[in-house]
Amino acid sequence: MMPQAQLQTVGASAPAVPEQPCAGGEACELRVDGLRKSFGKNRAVLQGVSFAVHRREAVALIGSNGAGKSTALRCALRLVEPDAGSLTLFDEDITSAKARRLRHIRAEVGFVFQKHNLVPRVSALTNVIHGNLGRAGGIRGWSQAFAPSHLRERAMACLERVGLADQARKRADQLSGGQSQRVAIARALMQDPKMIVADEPVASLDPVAGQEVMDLFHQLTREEGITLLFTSHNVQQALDYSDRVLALKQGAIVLDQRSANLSAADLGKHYG
Ligand SMILES: Nc1ncnc2c1ncn2[C@@H]1O[C@H](COP(=O)(O)OP(=O)(O)OP(=O)(O)O)[C@@H](O)[C@H]1O
Repeated sequence: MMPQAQLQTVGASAPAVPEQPCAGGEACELRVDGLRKSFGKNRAVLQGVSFAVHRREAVALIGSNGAGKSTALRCALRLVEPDAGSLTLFDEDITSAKARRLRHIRAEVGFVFQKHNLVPRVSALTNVIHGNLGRAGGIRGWSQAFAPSHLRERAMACLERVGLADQARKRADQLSGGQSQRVAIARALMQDPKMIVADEPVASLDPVAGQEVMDLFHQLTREEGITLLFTSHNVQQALDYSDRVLALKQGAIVLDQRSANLSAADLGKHYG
């Protein structure tokens, strides 16, 4: 279990984001207030979503299929533009930040998705080196085969951190699902992120590989102080690997509580 951060419990119904500073005096890495999003003429997917993720905290976002979890993550970081709401990332208001500034701030967020999105025909090492592109602003003057030696060394160090240094030269499409996801985490680490945002990172893995990946996240948050926001359909996993759980239902946050105060049965209700 993760060590529990000293946080204020917000209550089970219609929680509001606490006023600055974040609850318990903790600094916020991400603060989302009144987020709204609709796609075309469809029903509103997000209907005023508000939450905060505190520094060094691991937060799980749960909710049934179509509840809006992925949309909430994407809108919170403006990977998808929200229709309304205010957003603060690393103490900077990004609600209407210009693209270049937004990219700069967002470079400190590492993303890990269910589908790891590795480039299949190149090595694990090259895929990890690509993780630096966000910070470097693109491949300026070097091809992936001739990345500067300091980047290759850093990428090897990231692979070592996820236990895959011995697979560095293997092509990505020859790795197992669990290995691929760990390479995706190494790629995120290449950015030296303050926060990792992971959308169903273990949904396509078998239970053993899934636990290995979650254990790795746990290690990164506990030992390296990286903040984690992840989505999951596995309520036990959400409890075991988070300090706090948010539940989303029909585009609204219906629960925001410390994991220590919750049981799997409590969370199961949100899948009813
Ligand atoms: N780009 C898009 N265009 C149109 N509709 C979208 C788009 N992205 C998401 N939606 C719709 O928004 C709703 C919420 O989707 P979202 O993927 O955020 O839910 P989720 O909670 O992550 O679901 P799941 O657990 O199945 O991944 C769904 O009805 C989905 O069809």
